[in-house]
Amino acid sequence: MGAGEPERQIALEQAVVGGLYARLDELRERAADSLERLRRAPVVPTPAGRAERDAFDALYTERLTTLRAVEERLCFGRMDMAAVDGVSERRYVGRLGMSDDDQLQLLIDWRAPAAAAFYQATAAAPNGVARRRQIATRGRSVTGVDDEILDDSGLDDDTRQSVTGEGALMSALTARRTGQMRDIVATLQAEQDAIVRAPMSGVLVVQGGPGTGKTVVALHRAAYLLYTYRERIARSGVLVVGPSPVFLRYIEQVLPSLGETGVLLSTPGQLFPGVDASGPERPEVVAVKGDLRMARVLRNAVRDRQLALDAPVKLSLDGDGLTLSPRLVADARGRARQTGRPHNEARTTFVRHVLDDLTRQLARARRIDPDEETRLELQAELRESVDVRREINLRWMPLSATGFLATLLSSPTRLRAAAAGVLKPAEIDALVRPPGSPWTLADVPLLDEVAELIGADVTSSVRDARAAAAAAAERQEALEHARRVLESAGEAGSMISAEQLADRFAGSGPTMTVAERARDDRTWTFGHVVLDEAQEASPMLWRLLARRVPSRSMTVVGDLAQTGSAAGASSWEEMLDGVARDRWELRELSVNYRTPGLIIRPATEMLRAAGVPVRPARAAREGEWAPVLVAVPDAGYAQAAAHALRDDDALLPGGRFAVVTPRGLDGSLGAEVLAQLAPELAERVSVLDVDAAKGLEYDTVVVVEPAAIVEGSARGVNDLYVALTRPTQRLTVLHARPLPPGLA
Ligand SMILES: Nc1ncnc2c1ncn2[C@@H]1O[C@H](COP(=O)(O)OP(=O)(O)OP(=O)(O)O)[C@@H](O)[C@H]1O
Repeated sequence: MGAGEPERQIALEQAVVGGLYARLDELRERAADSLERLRRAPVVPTPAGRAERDAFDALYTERLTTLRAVEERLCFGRMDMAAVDGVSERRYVGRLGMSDDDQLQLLIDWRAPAAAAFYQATAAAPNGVARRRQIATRGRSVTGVDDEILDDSGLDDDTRQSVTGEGALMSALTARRTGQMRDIVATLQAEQDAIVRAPMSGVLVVQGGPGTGKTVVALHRAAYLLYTYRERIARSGVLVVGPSPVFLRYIEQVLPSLGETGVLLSTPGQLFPGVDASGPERPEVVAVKGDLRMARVLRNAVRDRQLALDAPVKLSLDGDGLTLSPRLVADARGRARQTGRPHNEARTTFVRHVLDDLTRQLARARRIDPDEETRLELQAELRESVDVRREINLRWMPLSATGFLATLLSSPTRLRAAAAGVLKPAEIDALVRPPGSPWTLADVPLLDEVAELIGADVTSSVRDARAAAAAAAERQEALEHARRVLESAGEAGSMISAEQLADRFAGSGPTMTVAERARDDRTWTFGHVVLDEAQEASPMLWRLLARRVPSRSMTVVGDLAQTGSAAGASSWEEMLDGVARDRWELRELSVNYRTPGLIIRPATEMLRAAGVPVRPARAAREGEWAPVLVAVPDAGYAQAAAHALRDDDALLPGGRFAVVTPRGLDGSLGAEVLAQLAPELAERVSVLDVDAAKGLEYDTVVVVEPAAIVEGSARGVNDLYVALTRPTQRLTVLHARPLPPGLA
């Protein structure tokens, strides 16, 4: 580009981008108008008339929300296609697709097939793209353009040398963090894009070192899948599982900003409806509870609640003597178990068999030969007898998952009975805990397993079945209606699927999203599941997740070198063969976009020195600051941390900073550190322990006492690696004790 050329190009793009915003305004106005007209118009006062009005209302509201969500960076790229017959076409790529009134495409949605070349094209394989241009905007103003020539035949040397594609990426990487993850649609890299657009079926495992974009890529993939396979997955929704509530808050803006709402965000502790597990747990207990052998222990434990009878029990009903014999109970139990149904459902068979026998006994005692009606009367009498009910319940009690597990874990006798020959005695002892203990993360997959073994409460399941049949018929009607509405809605109709629309006027209303309904329903099955920090998932958690997505359409991202949980993975094969044998595929991400080279190298060295096999990480940039290692006198951490944070703030004014401490120290140290800082700075500082730091990032990070972090657990070096790789700019390490090898 000659002097003045960038300005000319910016002006040129400003004209185009200005036109796109004008179109956006126009579309917003139309949608708002349609909505207003609709709301003013008289409603045909029939259920169908009201349903139709509600459907259109939902449609225009959704359209308006989407159009409003793309105000920032509406358009971020341009492709100049290689000339065909002397004509070169320009295509603009943005966060939303737009056409003019003649259906001429003005802007291509980043998820559309036509946009793939924008991310995939390289000089070696230009994919029909001659030039790729990144367009930087602030508000509605174009602030820069950045070109990459992919097919340079016909360009002079001057032009060739003056272009680079790095600008947009570099400015994104060095930008100050805001505490919220941002979408990266403008700078998605080719290896990342290939993951985003991979086919939906099977389990896609993305292994990558820290900062390689696993999280952000997985979220873009969810948005892509919802866009591309809307009819198939919009109604069932997508479940995104992330390590902690803080992490979920960090990523929650990314998906709506990509335009998706059919997504449920959850921590592993929230996967069992009604329980929010956060109690502490010792690593050795985590390891046992996460082990697959627990599935057998729980199966045994549930069977142990289906009791045999040692000696006959005499029952009396209004003076008539009946006998519950060991033989009768054994028979009934055998039949109930043979059904193969869960405990609560099989109980129906048990009860029926016992009652049939007792009814015969009662008839004999009263010397009657009952017809059907009398038989039912006798049976009703038996059902109402407190004695009979108690004896039946003693043998085969209806159970609830939470009640059952709480009792089991606080009963050494029950545990020993269920786990003998399955777990080692020391493992069994480790599981025992006092009654009333809070639920822990490791309990959640066990609760889910138990819920499967126990089944639904039968009285309600009969009711549910009837309600479900009625609902299915209603649904079919609603769907057909939705299709008719969409056909007549024209362009606005492409924003929402018939399934979603049917949901809207099925009475669930615009506020009850797929995500909200999925959250409360343990048996909900999702169209796709994204699991972040997957290395932490125990085999028992995998079983839970597999139930949530029978199709096994999953995106699983993680880093084996960051495994902190005692029940976590050290090999993907081991983890996935049990869940999706032959139906999983491994992809790798290789470039660290977060941590500068100056920081990632010593972190990797530390890991290798500790004997953890790890690939040398490639950093997208070198960074400006080498890690600062500060020896502090005993327990002077707080003062040293406050000092480091003030330095950081001077270098990176207005930044977001973190202090990462050994497990359990964040509370006390946090209070001390924050008390020493000016309120304005303290507001921008997070103090967290290594567990809570998973998946997060900050402009600068102060790591407190590496030796203590390493000692904190069997996988302490992995924890330290996580801590060291959180900063995007600068790292300070405070230590009173010797530093681990590799880091010094
Ligand atoms: N193509 C890209 N363009 C701009 N920023 C990117 C790109 N890829 C990744 N990033 C940024 O790099 C940072 C790290 O990404 P992310 O948190 O997804 O990594 P991760 O692999 O999940 O890391 P970790 O395993 O350490 O949690 C984020 O700020 C993300 O926005």
